[in-house]
Amino acid sequence: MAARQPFTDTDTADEAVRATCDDATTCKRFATSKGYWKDPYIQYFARSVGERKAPEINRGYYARVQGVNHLLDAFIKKAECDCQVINLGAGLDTTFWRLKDENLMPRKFFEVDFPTVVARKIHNIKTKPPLSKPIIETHSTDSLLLETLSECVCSDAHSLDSDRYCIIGADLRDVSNLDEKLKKFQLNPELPTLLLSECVLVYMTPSQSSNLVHWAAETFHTAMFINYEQVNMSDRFGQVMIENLQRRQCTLAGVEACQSLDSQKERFLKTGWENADALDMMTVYSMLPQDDVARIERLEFLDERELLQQLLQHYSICWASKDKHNLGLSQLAF
Ligand SMILES: C[S@@+](CC[C@H](N)C(=O)[O-])C[C@H]1O[C@@H](n2cnc3c(N)ncnc32)[C@H](O)[C@@H]1O
Repeated sequence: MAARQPFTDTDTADEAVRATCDDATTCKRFATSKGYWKDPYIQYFARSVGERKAPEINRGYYARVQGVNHLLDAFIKKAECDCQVINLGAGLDTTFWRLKDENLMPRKFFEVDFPTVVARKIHNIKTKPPLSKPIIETHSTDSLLLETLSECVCSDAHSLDSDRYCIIGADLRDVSNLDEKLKKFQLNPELPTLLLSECVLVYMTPSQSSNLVHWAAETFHTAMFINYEQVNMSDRFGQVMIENLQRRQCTLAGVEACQSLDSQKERFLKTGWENADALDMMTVYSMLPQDDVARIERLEFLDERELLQQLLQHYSICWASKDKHNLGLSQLAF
């Protein structure tokens, strides 16, 4: 029997936050349909390509995906796959399937999101063989003997657990509940651990996100935290971004930590992380492999380069590390 969740999942503010996972998925689906990058799995989470998105949005998602993947893959390679990944507020993200295809599978890949989002994702996984097959294949029992997902996973409505992939319904603002659930599913605090949050911390108050980041620093000896979200939010452009989301009842409760690259780093340095770096996405874009950037810039005509610059200057990647096992994590960069 599924355990009842200890909180209500119904208020309007949380509903608007949960809806943002569909925005991310439809934008990624559209950008991949145009050829910005390849993701053969996103189609199973967003059935149709949907409305056209502006070229600057597509380029923004390209920079986000390539930037985050660059750091994530570098961490997994440093740890020689002997590590775990925890994607916090994972939504309908497809990174687990990409890592499997690229032979970069960590020992275990965890995802956490609100229970209702997780329930949707589990339904998709169970009903779409291209999603369930890689989970069966990464199971340590001879996968040739296993034919169905139910033979190798423990699952209820709000969680699914197999040897290498685990998805958990939990509220990230309740850190002790999160810790309990992750440990129940064999989280190993001794393993080098990569924590990832993409457009997630901004929906929590600064004290809630600090608690989460502090829990991560206390729990793992060797870890890296990659956080992608808004930055430079006190200027006019930032204010318009806040107002646009507010119109959809979506409040950026954590915008105070998104004032500058320094405030992004501070959140980590104040909570037990040894190193923190942060770059705005325009800088990341200029540091990505330029032959591929030239390729994607030929995909669609961009009318207003200035708008792209403004948009990318309002998002950042911040990455923090602590490194008891001396993996050289502080050297990971662009
Ligand atoms: C903008 S979406 C991003 C999804 C995914 N990280 C990606 O980049 O595609 C934000 C996600 O964070 C989740 N989220 C936000 N606050 C959360 C919380 N307190 N507990 C659990 N999940 C949360 C939302 O449900 C949503 O799926």
